[in-house]
Amino acid sequence: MTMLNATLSSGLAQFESHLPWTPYFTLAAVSSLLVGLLGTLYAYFFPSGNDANKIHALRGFSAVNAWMFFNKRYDFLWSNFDKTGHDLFSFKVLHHQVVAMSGDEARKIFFNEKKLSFLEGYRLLRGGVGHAIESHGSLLNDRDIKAEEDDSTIMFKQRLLKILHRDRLQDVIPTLFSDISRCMENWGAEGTIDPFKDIYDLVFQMTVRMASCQELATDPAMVQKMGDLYWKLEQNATLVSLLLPWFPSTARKTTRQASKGLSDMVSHYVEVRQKADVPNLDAIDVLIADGADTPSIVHFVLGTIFAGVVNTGMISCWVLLYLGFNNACKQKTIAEVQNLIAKYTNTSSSEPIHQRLSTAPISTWEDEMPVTESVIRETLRILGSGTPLRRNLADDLRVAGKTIDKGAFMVYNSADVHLNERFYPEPLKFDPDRFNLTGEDDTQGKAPFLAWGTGRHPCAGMKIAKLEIKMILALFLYRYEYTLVDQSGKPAKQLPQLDRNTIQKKKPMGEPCYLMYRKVAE
Ligand code: HEM
Repeated sequence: MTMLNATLSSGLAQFESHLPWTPYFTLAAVSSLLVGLLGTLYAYFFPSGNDANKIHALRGFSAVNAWMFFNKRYDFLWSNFDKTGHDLFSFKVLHHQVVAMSGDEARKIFFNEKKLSFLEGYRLLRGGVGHAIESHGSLLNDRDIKAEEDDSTIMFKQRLLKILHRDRLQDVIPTLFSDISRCMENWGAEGTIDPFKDIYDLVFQMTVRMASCQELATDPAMVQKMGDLYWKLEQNATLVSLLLPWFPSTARKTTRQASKGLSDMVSHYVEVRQKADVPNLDAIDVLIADGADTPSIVHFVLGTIFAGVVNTGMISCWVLLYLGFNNACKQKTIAEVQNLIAKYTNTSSSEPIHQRLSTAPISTWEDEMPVTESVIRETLRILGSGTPLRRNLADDLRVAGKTIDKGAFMVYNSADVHLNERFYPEPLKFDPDRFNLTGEDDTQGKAPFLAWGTGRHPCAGMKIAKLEIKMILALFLYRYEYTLVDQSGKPAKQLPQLDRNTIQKKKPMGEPCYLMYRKVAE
């Protein structure tokens, strides 16, 4: 997906960038503009030679290319791969060189090469502003950057592992189910929901529960306030605020206010937990016990929310949409949930289903839901046209016979695999059976699959994301009958089209689509 990706990194980036407005930044602003303008004119009047040994450089105004890259990323990349006929092409974002890559060799290098920086790559979303190599006149060498990247990401991932430890997840499952059930109760016995609002709210609640503390997660007004600030940040990640973060735009102001609001809110709850008489097993307490200071805990909580909400919410919404249009597949998924209930819960109990489901061991969710697993995988595959980013820190990186300059940014769009006939015949067809995960003829189970990342940076939250999606699906499919409807409540004629160019919420294009439901079980 544009995955962690835009979300975690732009999210974290926004928290890092409380930069004061000083003459230094005015100067930086003017010089960046000048460099950008000169670069644009140079590229336009003196296009590069495009000889066979060099990476093909796009012609035209670099500002237009940069604009397309941020606003129409999918179309921009694929139209240029088609137009140029090359596996690699380059363009400029401000004064940075960006290399778009496709093909098997490029993919393997992109995900596995040690000297590609993950964190530096995502700084492209801030126009490379920050401590990028050239912005300090090469003050930082590769080893410094690598060391910093390793320390911060290793620490973040270690903490995440601790929070997402199996035992802790098993304990938190009943509370997560209560959260889902409480949100669903607000919907009533029948009605219509906008999945891209209501399911996202649900995922937001669950993520806050996982990543913070009870005092926050059980206060609906605070969770709502936090959600409002979070979406403000997401929506204000505009081209100007990402590319020119020093520019005093309204988006920048809103971003800073929302970012400060979120940090203050989480800091407050960290303080509450630091003063608590009895520690508990909530994430904030686990981090306090681990010796983490307040800023690191705030960073962790918000980082986890940014990494988790958009992707998990998006997949939960789209799974419901795809199943809404594929009845046979929906029935198979419902049957799997019913089997699970019959096998692991007390069927003669009068307890509501969410409480009964809470008693199923975590291994059930992970290992005994192959149908749901392939539905999620297929949804991820079809939606998975995100663009992971990297920065090259190596002197002599060769890809497909060409040299990538040190300091160049690199982008690889996952559709190169996920929507590629060679790996997935009829790639736009929703067909979870293509992942015949247990069969002998499991060719597509072995095709490259990048939706959870691969190589050096696989998704550290995959297990919790899958668990949350399965829990939502299980409860929704068991409790409700539903159909997809349009704005006027009439059955939707076709599955909504995915807008592959959006970096954030991946809402459908065109007419909005709703779920009309009727409760059939408690
Ligand atoms: C459906 C939900 C999710 C999807 C599809 C997803 C996808 C991805 C992908 C594709 C990457 C690799 C990006 C790259 O190579 O540039 C990644 C990395 C990562 N994800 Fe997720 N993610 C999801 C949910 C989560 C959640 C819930 C968390 C945290 C609780 C999380 C934490 C991370 C982290 C920390 C990394 C970076 C790993 C590293 O630096 O090595 N993700 N994710």
